[in-house]
Amino acid sequence: MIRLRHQKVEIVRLLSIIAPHKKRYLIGLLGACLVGSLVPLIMPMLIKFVIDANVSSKMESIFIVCAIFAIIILILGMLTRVFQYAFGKAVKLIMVDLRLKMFQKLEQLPISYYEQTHSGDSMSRINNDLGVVENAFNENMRAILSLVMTGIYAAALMFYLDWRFATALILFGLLTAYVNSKFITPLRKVSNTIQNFAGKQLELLTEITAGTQVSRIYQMSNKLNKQYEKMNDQMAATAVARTKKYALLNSVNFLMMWLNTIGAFVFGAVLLMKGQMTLGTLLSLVLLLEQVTSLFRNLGNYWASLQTALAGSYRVFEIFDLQPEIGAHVALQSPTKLLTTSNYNNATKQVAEEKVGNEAIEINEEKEENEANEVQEVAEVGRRKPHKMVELHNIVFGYQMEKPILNGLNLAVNKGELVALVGPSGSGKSTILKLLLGFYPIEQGEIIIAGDKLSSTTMERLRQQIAYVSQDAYLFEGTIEDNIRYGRMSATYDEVIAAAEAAEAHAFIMEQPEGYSTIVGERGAKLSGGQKQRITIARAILKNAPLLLLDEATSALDSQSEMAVQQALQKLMEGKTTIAIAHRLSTIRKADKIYVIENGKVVEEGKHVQLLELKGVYHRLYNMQDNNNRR
Ligand SMILES: Nc1ncnc2c1ncn2[C@@H]1O[C@H](COP(=O)(O)OP(=O)(O)OP(=O)(O)O)[C@@H](O)[C@H]1O
Repeated sequence: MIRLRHQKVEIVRLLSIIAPHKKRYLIGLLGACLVGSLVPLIMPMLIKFVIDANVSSKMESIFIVCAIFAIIILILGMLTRVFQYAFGKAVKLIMVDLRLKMFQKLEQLPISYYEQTHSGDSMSRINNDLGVVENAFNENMRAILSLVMTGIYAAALMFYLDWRFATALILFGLLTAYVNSKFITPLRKVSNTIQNFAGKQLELLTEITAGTQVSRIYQMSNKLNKQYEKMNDQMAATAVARTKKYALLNSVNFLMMWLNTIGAFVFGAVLLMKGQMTLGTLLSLVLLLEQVTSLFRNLGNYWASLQTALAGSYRVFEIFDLQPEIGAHVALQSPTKLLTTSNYNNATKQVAEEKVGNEAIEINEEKEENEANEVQEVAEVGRRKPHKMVELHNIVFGYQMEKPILNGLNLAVNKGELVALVGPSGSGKSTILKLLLGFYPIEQGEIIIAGDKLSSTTMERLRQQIAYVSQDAYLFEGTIEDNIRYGRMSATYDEVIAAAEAAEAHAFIMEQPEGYSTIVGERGAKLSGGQKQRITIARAILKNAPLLLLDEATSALDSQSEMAVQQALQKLMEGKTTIAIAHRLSTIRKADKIYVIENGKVVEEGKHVQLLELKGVYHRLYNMQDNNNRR
């Protein structure tokens, strides 16, 4: 029952996707099916007229019949071209829309989706499942409609030619349909299993290609090979099971078809001998027979593949239904749960209502402010603390409901300051940056950046204010110039070079075979770690955002590269507010303020010297590193 309701929803949604192209699609589909379903009827009718004319020695009418049929075939041939083109084009346009929608949706999904879903799964939905949906719009629909139309025309013609013959045949056809229906559910189940295996296989392939260096170093090839081999064998075994079922179904159908044909011949011969049927009618009926039995035999098959397509579309719609990233204003949901559309709509409505509320308050405030005297204005400015760049008030957050990571965290950063976050591994430092970037909604508390509450600002506005340099220097496929320009797409070539110079990257870029036009390879594979870091720093310099977030940008580098990157970072930080996570405490001695995070809370704060004097967590961490460095 639930599955049926699902299917109904999927069909309605598929139809809504067709809607913008429905005229072209329907004309193409109906026309192509109409023409296609008439073609198989030509031969039986031609044979009837020619043989009957021959038997009654009316040779001149044979030529007339042939001429009429030749004209009909010519017209059908031309119409086939027109309708098939219209239909094919409509399907492609629909798929272009659908693929674009999928791509845009993937771009809008929150970071939590990517952190919790295997990239192979998304790839499988884009490649396999969208392929299956395309098949539903294209082949499945056409095949089903053509089959039904041909079957109905053929049955009508048979009734016109001889009702007894037609009735016997329909009864036998129903028996064929019943036998075939017994195979549909098991075949559909096997097809779904194969589809899932294909997804899993893609996941493993993605792992192998992304983690190829690690797998070589740790000699994981054997293990991965075995894993892939096992998956491949399972998939092959399932595919063979499907072939076995198809083979049995085909052999049953083969026997039934011949039983049907022989029965029809015997029945027809009796009618012929009794003079109740002409030879032409008998031959025509036998040829029409295949069209009608084909309807009963194949409808189940096509229906099963349509259901596979619906299963594929379900997986596609699952992505469409995910809540897009709408900022930190939605109360924390367990990221493991997929949010339903209604939840999202409620959340969006809530945000809209809050916004309307906020706007109303702002208008009132504006009115009051106009009436207030200068002293009040000063007080208001003071209350908003404009000199603060970042404020985190009593933040409670956890990736899972039951496991809070930040527990009432408070933190403030003044404009132009360099603030460092330190603390033991897993204490929540990177999580703070993720929240500032709006990657996750908070459960409780308030984040304010440059005077804007995250709960009422847009992600676009928020991210315009922030440049982020992460541990993982990510470069996109393309040239070095492209990768720097992503910081500000409108930048001129000179500005790109200036940013690279400031990031200490210009010299090594000029040493590359094609300078700024050098292709960096997938994830920047053709560059060293330090070079990649400096390109991402150049990108951040080009962005020129007032707030800079650094996540251990130099942790993976040797000392020479680190020095170059440090110099680049100094230039990047000039005139900016910076929040930096650094495990090497020596690098943050100059920080205006250091926050020590432990168990999701600020446990100590102050300058380097003050914190050492406290002889607390910072002192312990510092001494541990100092000892390690001395060893
Ligand atoms: N996407 C995620 N889903 C679930 N838990 C997560 C996720 N990311 C981090 N965590 C958990 O949150 C906690 C804090 O992680 P976080 O990365 O913020 O720590 P950190 O202080 O930056 O650590 P490190 O110094 O080792 O980088 C850890 O227990 C970690 O396992």
